[in-house]
Amino acid sequence: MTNVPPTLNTHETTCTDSSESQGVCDLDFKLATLFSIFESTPEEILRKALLDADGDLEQAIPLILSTDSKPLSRDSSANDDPAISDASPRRKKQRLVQPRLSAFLPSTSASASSISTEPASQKHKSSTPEEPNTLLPSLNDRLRWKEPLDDLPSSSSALPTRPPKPLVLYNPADVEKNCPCTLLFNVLDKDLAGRLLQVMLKDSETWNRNRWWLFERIVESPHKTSYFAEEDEDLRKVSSWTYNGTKQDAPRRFLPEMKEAKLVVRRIVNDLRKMRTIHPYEVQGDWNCNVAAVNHYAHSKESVGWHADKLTYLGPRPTIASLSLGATRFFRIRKVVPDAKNPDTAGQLISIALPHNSLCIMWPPMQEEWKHEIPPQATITPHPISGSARINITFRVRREGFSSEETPVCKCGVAMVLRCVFKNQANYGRYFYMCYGAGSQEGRSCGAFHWVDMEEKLKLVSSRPDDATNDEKADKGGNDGDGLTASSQGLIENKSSEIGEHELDLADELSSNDFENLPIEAVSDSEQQE
Ligand SMILES: O=C(O)CCC(=O)C(=O)O
Ligand SMILES: [Fe+2]
Repeated sequence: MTNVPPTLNTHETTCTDSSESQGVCDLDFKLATLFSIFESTPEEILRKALLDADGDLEQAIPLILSTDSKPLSRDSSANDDPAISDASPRRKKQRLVQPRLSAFLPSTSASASSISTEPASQKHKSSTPEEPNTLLPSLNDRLRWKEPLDDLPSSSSALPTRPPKPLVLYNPADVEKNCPCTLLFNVLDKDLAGRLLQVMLKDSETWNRNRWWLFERIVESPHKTSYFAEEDEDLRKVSSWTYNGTKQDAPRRFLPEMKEAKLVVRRIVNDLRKMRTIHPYEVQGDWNCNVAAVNHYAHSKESVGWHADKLTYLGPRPTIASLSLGATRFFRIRKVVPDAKNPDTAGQLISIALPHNSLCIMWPPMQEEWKHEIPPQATITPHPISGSARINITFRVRREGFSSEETPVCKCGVAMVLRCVFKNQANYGRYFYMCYGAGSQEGRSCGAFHWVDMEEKLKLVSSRPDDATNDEKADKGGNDGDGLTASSQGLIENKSSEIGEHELDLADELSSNDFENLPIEAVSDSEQQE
């Protein structure tokens, strides 16, 4: 495939082939990537670093860090770093891949009271054996701790010296209070939970690690994953899904135990939805979780990096119900949209302990406004069946109107990715498709970009003839719309002339999605999910 250069601020959706525009586009794309990492660093600094690094993104990052870490860096003597061992594989990997970055890290002084400090109001009961200080910090956390500073008024006297204290939550009431999640314990019958864990452990022997492009090399996720679908139609649809622009492994059919679990999860979620306000962009009516992305973490060091689950095949405002089996792991989340009402919590890390047979329901707009990860841990308490392994099943709805046939393809020949703007007032809540090439195609992108009129799209989906296959059609009358891309239905507004105007929105959006951590951590643990 030829390298089609990207653009993020021209009045065209894609670049031409002229060498002049190639250079400009390439620079724009690299700048946008840097914006995604260093959101508040002035463009001149990013531009200069890129120039100094001869356009090499990887080289530019440490240069920027050395420039902007001084005013923004946190007190490295502060004792809120968790105990990270120098011998940890994660650190070793970071050194191997990004040796220059380590020079810019705050020193890591292990302290028992480090990450676990939480406000008195967040008192938790120690219902799980792992102490919070067993969490390892990610490099990005350290960098990201700049966020609260970035979001606050510019008067330097108003800048706090410390980020908000991380929260570690162990009980449903605290979870409900602090994030758009519901945590439930003992959701499946004990026997079913055990059987499900056993069959999934067996099945996971054949699952694979996701791979994607990062700076012209392929990197691999530090855990195994697979995709399951319930019915023939779901299987057919999911089989054409792409992952980072690459076709996924064939989906598997729900195992009998998964079907049993699905019924329980579906009922719980639907019952809770009755008490919630359902946004017009969400699945209306029955939430029928017909597909599941599954994960296997063999031991405490396996992980998944910061990401939000991609909206491309889930549609806007998805609800995802995440069932944990086996060893308890911490699920770490953080809001990426500044909360005007609670500026003190900007960038706050929240860790939620997910024990065996617990269900963590991520409600909308969690995927639009938050990120999540499973960080490596220093220790883990073995589970009687799985030892240090954990299985995670994320039940999702394969939604009508968002099949791969309906996902536009850009010049790279790759399915575009659906994203949402949430950091920019003017375009807040608007969805768009963009080229996903940077995560595939040897790290290159054509820069294609289209706004989506989501209201119009959903209206058209719901007014389709009644030949849909899942329960959503019962409530919405949706169908699959085979063979018609959203663009061919005129659902996508191509407002290329606005792209230049909103260049920063796009950079913000990049930062709000999976690109955010790639240049820094992906080799060791970042992940991109579809
Ligand atoms: O293992 C978990 O709990 C999270 C997995 C996850 O984020 C995902 O599959 O998208
Ligand atoms: Fe996820």
